[in-house]
Amino acid sequence: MSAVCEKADPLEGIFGWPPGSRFSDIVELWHGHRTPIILCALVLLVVFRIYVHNFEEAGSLKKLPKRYEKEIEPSSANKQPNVSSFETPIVKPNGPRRIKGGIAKKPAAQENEEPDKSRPIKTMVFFSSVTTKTDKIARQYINTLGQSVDQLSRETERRFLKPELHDLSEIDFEDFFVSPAKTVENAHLFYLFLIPSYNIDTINDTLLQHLEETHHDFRIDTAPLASLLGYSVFGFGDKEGWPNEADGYCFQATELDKWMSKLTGRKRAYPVGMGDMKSDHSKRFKEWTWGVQEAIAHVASTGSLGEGVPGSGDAIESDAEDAAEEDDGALLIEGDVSSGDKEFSRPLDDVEDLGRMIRTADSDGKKAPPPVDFTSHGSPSTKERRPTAPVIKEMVAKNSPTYAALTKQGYSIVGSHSGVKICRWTKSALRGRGSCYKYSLYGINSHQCMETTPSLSCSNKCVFCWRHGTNPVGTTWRWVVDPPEMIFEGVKENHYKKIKMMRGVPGVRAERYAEALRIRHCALSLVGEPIFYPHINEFLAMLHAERISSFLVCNAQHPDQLAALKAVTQLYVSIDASNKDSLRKIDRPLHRDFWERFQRCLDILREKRFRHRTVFRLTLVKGFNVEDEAEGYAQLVERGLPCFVEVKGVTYCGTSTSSNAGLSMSNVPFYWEVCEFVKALEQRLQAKGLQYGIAAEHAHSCCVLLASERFLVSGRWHTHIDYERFFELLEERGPDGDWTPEDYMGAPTPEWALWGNGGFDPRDDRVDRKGRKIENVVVREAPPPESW
Ligand SMILES: Cc1cc2nc3c(=O)[nH]c(=O)nc-3n(C[C@H](O)[C@H](O)[C@H](O)COP(=O)(O)O)c2cc1C
Ligand code: SF4
Repeated sequence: MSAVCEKADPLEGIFGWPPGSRFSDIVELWHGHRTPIILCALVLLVVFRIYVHNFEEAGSLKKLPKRYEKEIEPSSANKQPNVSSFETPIVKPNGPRRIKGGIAKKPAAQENEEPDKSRPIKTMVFFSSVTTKTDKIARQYINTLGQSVDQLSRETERRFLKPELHDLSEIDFEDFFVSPAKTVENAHLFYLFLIPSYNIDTINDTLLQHLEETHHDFRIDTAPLASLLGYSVFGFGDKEGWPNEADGYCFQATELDKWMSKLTGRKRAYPVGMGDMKSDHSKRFKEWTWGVQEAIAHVASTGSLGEGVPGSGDAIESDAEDAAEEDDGALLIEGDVSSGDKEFSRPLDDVEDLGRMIRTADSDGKKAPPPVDFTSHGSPSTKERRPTAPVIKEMVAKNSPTYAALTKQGYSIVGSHSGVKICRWTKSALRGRGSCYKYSLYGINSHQCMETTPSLSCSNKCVFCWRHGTNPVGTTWRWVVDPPEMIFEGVKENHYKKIKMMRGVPGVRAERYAEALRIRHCALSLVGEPIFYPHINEFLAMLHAERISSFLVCNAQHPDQLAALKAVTQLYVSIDASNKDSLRKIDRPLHRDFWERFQRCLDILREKRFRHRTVFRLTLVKGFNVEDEAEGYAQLVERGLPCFVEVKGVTYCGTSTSSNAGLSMSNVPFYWEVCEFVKALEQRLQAKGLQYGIAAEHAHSCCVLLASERFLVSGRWHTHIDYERFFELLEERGPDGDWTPEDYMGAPTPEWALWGNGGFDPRDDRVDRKGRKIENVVVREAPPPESW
């Protein structure tokens, strides 16, 4: 008998399976057909989802509570929104804002768009206030602003609407900062912010957080406010509690400025201003409002914020570019000029090259004096003796490669032979990142200094010159001479234009920017030889008439012009070597009697030492003019008896021209090497009974100042200049005036600038390329050999 017991399926009969069908059969069926079954189920699901979506689109999404929405305080519950305007309020559609998707992009094309001048302009002023001080200032300001835009309406073609005032604690940020606010008149908007800083939680934090989130929101363009005409921020703070920015002074204004710059695609119309509520706030605020008003006027008449502002910050902001420049003429680290524009990249080492490219230039009626021969050797070339009428050419004609090369390097060419360029230190000082050594040594504010030359041409081809590959050279002035008035007006105009381009650069301080709009100093040392220009004295007189001081650097090759030079605030002669051989190698002079010229210049300087503040400028190039030359330099000092000896390490420019001249980084001395040299020179001077001492330094520029003890008064160095006194003396006694440098000696050299203290501007912070603060470490002694 079969003992097989058939086990009944437990699911038999359940779920309506026919009796007799077994569970294992179904499992088998599933295993056999699971792929098509899953696919069918998925298709059904997708069809169902599409169906539901199409029929329910009109339904509203749920609005999530905003994190920054403030709880309405009982006192302000019934307050009306704080909008000072006669404009009809915009009726907002109900429901949440729909954010357009899309990849975030920069508003690059915007700048080229033709501004729509038919749209009116409206300024919106946003403020926050806890203890009501900013509130009061904002309310006063909105009235003044209203009057000034009314005036602008009359003066320009643009229509201005009455400005609006918004208390940040009473508005919905989404209406203003996710995209520009909407107005019934479709106005073009300008945003201004007045905010006090608080290190406690206030509406400022909410706003800043909102701006940051908007910027990072992947659904929104990174610059959703780019269609604003511009913006600017003014911060109020308290210097007593927060003495400087590093301690948090006005930190929220800076932060707000940063986010607004990102959201608007760099439409900073004016630098962020800051005022200490307990001291200078009204002065600073007034300066800022003037600047803002100018920016609004500019935008009204031109439709844009001007060169250098929206979206064009890269070149100016780049710290790499900053590093690519050095100060006034010594040497620069810079890209090879010859890279890129091949057509214009050929270096111009010779005046003959110029002859080939210069066009005739007497057509515009410029005065063309007979060529002046500066050299005592050689006779006019056969070409010049030809009976044909001489054609006076332009030194740097607009269509020449020299012009193209110089403008590419950032020069503005004025007329046909003058240039102006905003120097690295001017930019740095505008951003509170330190001034040049002339601030430490002589009290020159870099942001008020114009660097220019009335002659781009020079009679040397120094190995370390950062421009000799592109600037013209020659021993005689054989070009059209531009009138000094034209040069003076032209260089000022171009300098200011370049300063104004800094308006939109992050970190520019409103206070310094306002000061920079008044040139106080002129460094005639850019490139070329300023006393080569036949009307240099007239040009100097124009500077002085506007109370602009003059620091003139010449190359000790034009004794007659040096002798005829009238008063300058400080007169430099470059002393690039201590002996004839070394000078020939380093300066590569075009004059055959260069050494005699050089020595005559020293004698002239000696004669002038009781009229001018005379300075020897030594540029140390390792391997060329340092080793064993201290004694030679001491002899030159003995001959010229300058008031000061400025010693500076060369900076490598890395151009093909400098490497062709045999220069490399190994020629750049370390600061301690400069210091060793200066100490050796001081000893030699003292050994000769010359009374000089090491007075001051600016380690950042590798620069040390030796001064005659004429400037050591009661044991204290007085290297700074009393500029106002200099102008008074000039006005009283004329440019040939009978006065001595001691008559306009300034206050004692500040403690921080004295030798041994580094010379860093205590008002500013040094930063690296990424804007991080750098500690000021100075190495004045040779490190132990093992660390070399
Ligand atoms: C609690 C508190 C925190 C502050 N924090 C800062 C700060 O971090 N930085 C700063 O520059 N000022 C700070 N201040 C100063 C205010 O910004 C300054 O007094 C301002 O004028 C106040 O403007 P208001 O009256 O419009 O609120 C603070 C003031 C207070 C009372
Ligand atoms: S002297 Fe003037 S131009 Fe020269 S580096 Fe200093 S700030 Fe610039």
